[in-house]
Amino acid sequence: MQLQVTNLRKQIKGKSILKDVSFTLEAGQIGGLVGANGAGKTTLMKSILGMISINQGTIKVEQQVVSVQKKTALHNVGSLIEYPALYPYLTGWEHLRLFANDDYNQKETEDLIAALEMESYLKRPTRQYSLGMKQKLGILLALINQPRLVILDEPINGLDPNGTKQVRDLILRLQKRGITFLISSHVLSELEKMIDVLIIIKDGVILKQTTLRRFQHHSQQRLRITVDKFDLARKLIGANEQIEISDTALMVPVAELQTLVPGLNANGIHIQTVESERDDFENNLLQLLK
Ligand SMILES: Nc1ncnc2c1ncn2[C@@H]1O[C@H](COP(=O)(O)OP(=O)(O)OP(=O)(O)O)[C@@H](O)[C@H]1O
Repeated sequence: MQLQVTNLRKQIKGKSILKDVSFTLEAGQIGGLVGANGAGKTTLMKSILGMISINQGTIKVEQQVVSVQKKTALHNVGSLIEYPALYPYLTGWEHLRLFANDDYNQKETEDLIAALEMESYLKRPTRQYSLGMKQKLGILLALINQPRLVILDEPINGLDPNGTKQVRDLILRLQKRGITFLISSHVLSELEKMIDVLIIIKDGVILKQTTLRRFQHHSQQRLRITVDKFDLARKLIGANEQIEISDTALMVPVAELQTLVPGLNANGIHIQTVESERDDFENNLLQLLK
């Protein structure tokens, strides 16, 4: 199912929390929502789910408007927002029965339980669950009614590496069936393995919506170069905004090398060391979110 958010504004107690937020996820896409603490991710997700009112803008699921008063379009939407609200004295199974619609599919549910390796503890009351077990049950509850759009706020919170992989594999498997996901996470290295579309939010503003591939492509690979006449090099390079000068080295995008090296040589400056700067997804995102 398609999710379309247009010019969404949300104020809480007079403070602008979401400022003109727009983005679209097409059916079968996994969107990663990334931003610092307090950026507005949960507020955005709650708005999409009609859990809180909005001041302006529209939210559409499969072309149908969603609001606090109008939730028909959310019929095929599953979600896990913040921590799963569980009843401590009910078992995992009892939760599943409570959340399942009349037409839920038993075979599908068994598959989900197996994918998350939850069989062993579903008979226990949730007060005995670890954080990771609660999280997995929350994810299962979000998926139990075979939603076509799933909104997950920090789904891998509290999961160990094995649990994280189980959740990732399950999400990727469901995506192949055309299910759309919007997932927020601070674990950027994990998000990178799942998403097609990256939505970066800072102080309630969408900084960027891009495909993951394009984001990675545009992130420039940089080299850390030291030279023998550093002060002279610094003076020469001064005005070139592409090159960052640290205390002892020049941080040079690969594309700049072709012009830089002859310039240095012409002034009698010699390169001493060249190292590749750590330049990964996480690093690039952190730069953007600064
Ligand atoms: N009910 C509320 N009352 C007052 N302020 C609120 C309320 N809900 C959210 N906020 C404020 O809105 C801003 C965005 O909060 P939100 O929970 O959406 O951020 P987030 O990106 O999900 O952060 P985190 O990564 O920490 O979960 C924060 O400044 C928060 O204090």
